Amino acid sequence: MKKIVVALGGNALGNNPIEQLDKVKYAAKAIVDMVKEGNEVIIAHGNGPQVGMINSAFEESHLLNQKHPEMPFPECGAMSQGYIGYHLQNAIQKQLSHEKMNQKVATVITQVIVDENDSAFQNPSKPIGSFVDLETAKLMEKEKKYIMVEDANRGYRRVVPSPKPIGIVELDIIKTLVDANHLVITVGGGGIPVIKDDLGYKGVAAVIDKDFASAKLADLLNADMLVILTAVDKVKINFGKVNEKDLDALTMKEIDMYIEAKEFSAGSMLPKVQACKSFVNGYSHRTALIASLEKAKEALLGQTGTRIIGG
Ligand SMILES: Nc1ncnc2c1ncn2[C@@H]1O[C@H](COP(=O)(O)OP(=O)(O)O)[C@@H](O)[C@H]1O
Ligand SMILES: NC(=O)OP(=O)(O)O
Repeated sequence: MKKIVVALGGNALGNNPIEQLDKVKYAAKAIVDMVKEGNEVIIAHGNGPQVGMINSAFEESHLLNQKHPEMPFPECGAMSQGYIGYHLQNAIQKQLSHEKMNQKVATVITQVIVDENDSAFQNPSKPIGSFVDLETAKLMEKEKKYIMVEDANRGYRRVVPSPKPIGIVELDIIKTLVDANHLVITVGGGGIPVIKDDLGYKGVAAVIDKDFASAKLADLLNADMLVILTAVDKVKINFGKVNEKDLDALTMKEIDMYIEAKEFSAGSMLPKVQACKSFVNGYSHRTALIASLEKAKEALLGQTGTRIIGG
């Protein structure tokens, strides 16, 4: 039996509730297949498109009618955890019933501790919300004061601060549920970013990268495997160019070399590769895998995906 943290990409979950309801079925099937194989599975997910959508919906509604409240980022993150967690736990529960398995599944609204002095607060880098063209991006910069960047050849997106995860407030609860053989959905959207205050924690305006939060979770749970499921089958070099090449595996040295050569786009593939490296580096029993949500089963069988092995 392996302990596997599975991280589902926010972009791999579709752009709206209808698309997401469809995509979670693939995720549920992939997750339940892993459980059926006898693995202990802990589920994490992204929220980039979703947290951006929630935040701008409140912002636009407030602009139209000042009586409608603006919604702070930590609260938007919490809403995205609830909304995505609901879809996932509903789909996983159905798949478990279909397979006549009696495990239970629940979402833990999770706070993730960050450093209030993290330089990321001065350097927004996390793409969120939908993709727009250059003209719309310029308009959004002017009218909404957003910072917009080009995101992996897919268009322009708003970026917000993305501090690194340091700890998970609800870790003991997650461990208890996992030890009791329950399926747990946690660190959604990288977790709600919080810093310490007098009595506990308070939320801060940021979006943690779920790849880093999932690697932190996998490390703290001493998992055997971190599986990052996204929209591409494999990590590539020369991404988007005519000489694009799929990578079946990546060593620690190759990761450093390709990062130096800027092969992985910031805010998309770069954090995934860095998160995998941080999880496996120095641990011979740990493996990380980057693969597509649709081909998760084949990837676990070694037929596709990019494997990152430490040691
Ligand atoms: N070197 C690369 N290899 C493969 N995909 C890459 C690379 N660089 C950037 N990408 C892009 O990164 C995307 C995955 O990142 P992202 O969309 O942020 O994932 P998610 O939301 O699923 O976590 C891929 O779909 C692809 O468009
Ligand atoms: N929070 C986060 O990393 O979301 P994505 O996976 O959607 O980028």
